[in-house]
Amino acid sequence: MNTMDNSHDASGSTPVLRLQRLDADLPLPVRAHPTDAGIDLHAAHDCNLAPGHRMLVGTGVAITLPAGFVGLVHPRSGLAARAGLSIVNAPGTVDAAYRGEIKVNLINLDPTDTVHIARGDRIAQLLIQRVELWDVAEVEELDQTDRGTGGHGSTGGHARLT
Ligand SMILES: O=c1ccn([C@H]2C[C@H](O)[C@@H](COP(=O)(O)OP(=O)(O)OP(=O)(O)O)O2)c(=O)[nH]1
Ligand SMILES: [Mg+2]
Repeated sequence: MNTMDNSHDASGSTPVLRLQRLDADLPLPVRAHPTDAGIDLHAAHDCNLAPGHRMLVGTGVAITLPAGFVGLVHPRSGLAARAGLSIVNAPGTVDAAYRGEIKVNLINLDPTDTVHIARGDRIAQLLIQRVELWDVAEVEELDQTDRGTGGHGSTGGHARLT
């Protein structure tokens, strides 16, 4: 495989993510099932997260994406349900031109229990999506719409606060 060619495979076959392992002893990130959306990312080191605490955890991998694509670092629902583990900036944005190690800003949202992460644990999942790159043009006025400036619950039906 030509490691310099980072173009998206337009032939109709599954695109290939060019991924560099910065830590050869960690497992290669893969999809748990062939059609899963996310590629599971592993923790590069142990960490203990007390309730409410957060930590930037390396994954030991770097990737190359062509322009027009983005990597999104999503939490894993099992860890969220079982341990209250999430990601501070979910989903994290991995820019196409970023060549550094992908890191995950984990946070323990459980009110009472510490979360123990071991090196090699699957802590997050990477989704790759197309993204449109828009230029910005400043205007004096915006077009009129029915919604106008109404937002943040303007249509009602939201939960009551106690
Ligand atoms: O969960 C994440 C989010 C980001 N990144 C890396 C890749 C991304 O391309 C870079 C910058 O991310 P972002 O643009 O979200 O952060 P920023 O605070 O705007 O930093 P910068 O000024 O470097 O753009 O950090 C990660 O490794 N993991
Ligand atoms: Mg940025």
